[in-house]
Amino acid sequence: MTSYKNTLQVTAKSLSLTNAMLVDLMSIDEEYYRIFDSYHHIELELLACRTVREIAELLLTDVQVGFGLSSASLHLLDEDDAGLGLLVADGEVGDIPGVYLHRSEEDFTVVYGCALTPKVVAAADSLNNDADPCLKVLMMPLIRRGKLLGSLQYGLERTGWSSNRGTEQLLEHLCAVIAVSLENCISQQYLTHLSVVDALTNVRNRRGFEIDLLQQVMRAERCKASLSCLFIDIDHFKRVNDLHGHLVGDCALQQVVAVISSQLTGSSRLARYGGEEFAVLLAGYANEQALELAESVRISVQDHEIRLSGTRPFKVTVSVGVATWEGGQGYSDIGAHRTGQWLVHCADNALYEAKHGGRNKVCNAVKLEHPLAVEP
Ligand SMILES: Nc1nc2c(ncn2[C@@H]2O[C@H](COP(=O)(O)OP(=O)(O)OP(=O)(O)O)[C@@H](O)[C@H]2O)c(=O)[nH]1
Repeated sequence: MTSYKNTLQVTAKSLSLTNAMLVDLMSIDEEYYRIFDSYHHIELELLACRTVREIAELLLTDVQVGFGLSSASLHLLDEDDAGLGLLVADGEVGDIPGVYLHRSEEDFTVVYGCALTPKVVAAADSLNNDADPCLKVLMMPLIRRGKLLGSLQYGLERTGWSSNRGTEQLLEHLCAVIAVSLENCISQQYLTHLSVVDALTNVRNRRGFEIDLLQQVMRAERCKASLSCLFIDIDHFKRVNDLHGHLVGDCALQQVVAVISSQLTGSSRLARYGGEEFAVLLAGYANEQALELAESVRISVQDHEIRLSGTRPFKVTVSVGVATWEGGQGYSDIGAHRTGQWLVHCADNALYEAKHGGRNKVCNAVKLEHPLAVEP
């Protein structure tokens, strides 16, 4: 009887141990699924990002806060003048807080050693050596088609990190998804850039101008602000080509763009409207200010000597047409497109006057009736 009782006691004890183990296993499982779910959620959000900035904000803010990480930084390899390099030059990437640009792959290989895999290192041995040296840093290399794109780094609390095969696999998967998303966004933004920028002068092209025009008209209408437009055309440019050749003509176009740009403030947008004709959108400029600016553009081009090797120095002049739209007249966004066309039409008419008035001149648009004002 006693031995039966003992057996029962042993069985009960072992059952309760098994039960405790099962409860432990279930909670580990639950924790694993909770982490897995968070990773899955991040991956879906990454795939929905449309710009490098969106990716950086997600990884450096949302993920850092969500996972309670002490710091976060994204290090991108910017080796060439295409792709990411072009976005950096455009100011679309370099100024994102927490994003660092590296010109050489060596910066990464020195830190990672021979194996480009996620790993935890002392902060001093990471790419952010300004981080608290007592902390550990999780380094995640971002590789796509064998090419290193950069590295994501998270500062870990002193005790808050334990690694196992499961988390390693999740991290490797996450790195791959980040790399794919980065590559997609860089290519997408690069293509968008190419579609709105003029290859010769590197200012907005006609398509870029149309996009800006619509946005600026809507903004002016919303803010009840002025919007002025300059149409600038180089005088007798055909003679430049005929005298010096097309290559010199191309360089002259680039120099005229540089001179015009030097007269503009940050918010003004210069575009090559076509051939040797340029347009400038001046947000917030009343007509008088726009006329003043047009005059300073005209004088600075007239005074600029174009110096190129193999040809004697020469000068060109420009004719400028100015038109202004006073926003806040109650037209809906639907009218914005027509308002934009009307503004361009007025500036172009003024330019025509300047050409016919002898060139190297600034002319103001005569008051034309806005199409929406004359319609019943
Ligand atoms: N080199 C070069 N020339 C260009 C480019 N785009 C347009 N042109 C030239 O610009 C010249 C424009 O000539 P026209 O339209 O007759 O005008 P213009 O000679 O400037 O005379 P006005 O505008 O009446 O003062 C043409 O010779 C075009 O070939 C370009 O990208 N590079």
